[in-house]
Amino acid sequence: MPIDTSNDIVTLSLGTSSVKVALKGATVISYQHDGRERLFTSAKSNPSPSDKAAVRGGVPICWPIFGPPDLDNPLYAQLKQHGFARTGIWHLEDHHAADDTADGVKATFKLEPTPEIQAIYSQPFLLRYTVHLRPYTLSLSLAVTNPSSAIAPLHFQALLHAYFRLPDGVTPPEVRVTPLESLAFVDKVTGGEKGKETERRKVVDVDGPKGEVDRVYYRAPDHLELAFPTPTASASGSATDVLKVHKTNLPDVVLWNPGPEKGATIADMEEGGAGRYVCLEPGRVEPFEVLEPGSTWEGGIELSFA
Ligand SMILES: O=P(O)(O)OC[C@H]1O[C@H](O)[C@H](O)[C@@H](O)[C@@H]1O
Repeated sequence: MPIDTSNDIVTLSLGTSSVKVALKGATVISYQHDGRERLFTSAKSNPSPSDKAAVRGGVPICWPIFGPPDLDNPLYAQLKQHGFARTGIWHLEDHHAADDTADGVKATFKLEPTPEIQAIYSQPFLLRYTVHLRPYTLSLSLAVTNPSSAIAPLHFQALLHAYFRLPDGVTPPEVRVTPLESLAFVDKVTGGEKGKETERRKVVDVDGPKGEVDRVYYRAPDHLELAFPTPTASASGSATDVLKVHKTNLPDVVLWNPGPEKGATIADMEEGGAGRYVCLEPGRVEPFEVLEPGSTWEGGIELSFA
């Protein structure tokens, strides 16, 4: 069966690849490719709608804000960090398995205001999220519509907060990210409030004070790569696995790993979990998107491996 829906999780399968999407947050919680799991999801987090917290891992969707809310803005003041899309219960709207394997299998999820959401956020909106599994790629695409019945533009940030699992035996400081050279960034670990700095490194590693990295890079190129030394390469120093992230209409990107010490303080993080992933999070962070009534905005990522 290319599509299975059970226990509030939608599974798309294609040959040896599969992807699992929890209805809570439309969070992609697993991507199996070439016999390996490519995403990290904490064993301590619960994808069931009965648990109200966001999934710790996979690809949570941050919308309509990224980071903590601006408490001075009444539109967002009641929201939690990263907004409500990652905890809202989405519906499977449509799914399709193409006759030709190359065209893959696709599912679209939908989120509209519920009384729970309306209690904290007054704007009308419609979100659609399409997950498309093809033999060599996984595409995730978020569409935001400001209904034509709306009386005001919709102002939002949007970000796909992907937790990429490292190959066994590889640690975050060994991961190399390119090409971020010359980009303006804010470093949230060393005091981002001081303003933007410029990345001078051709190849960026995922290491910082006590292993913590939390940076927002602005106007990043649309092709990004994470290179992991393969376990055999760690010894021989030769081979790498490369994850390619192609982003569309998501101009910025966040690089995050809390490091072992801070990671151990995250309540829903499995033991040692922070050492098993790197977050690379394409998004629209700054400025907010402004969407007129009757318009739709779309942004997404495509993952592939080399
Ligand atoms: O703990 P969460 O609300 O899921 O946020 C996890 C992380 O998300 C982003 O990467 C932010 O840049 C980090 O500052 C934040 O710690």
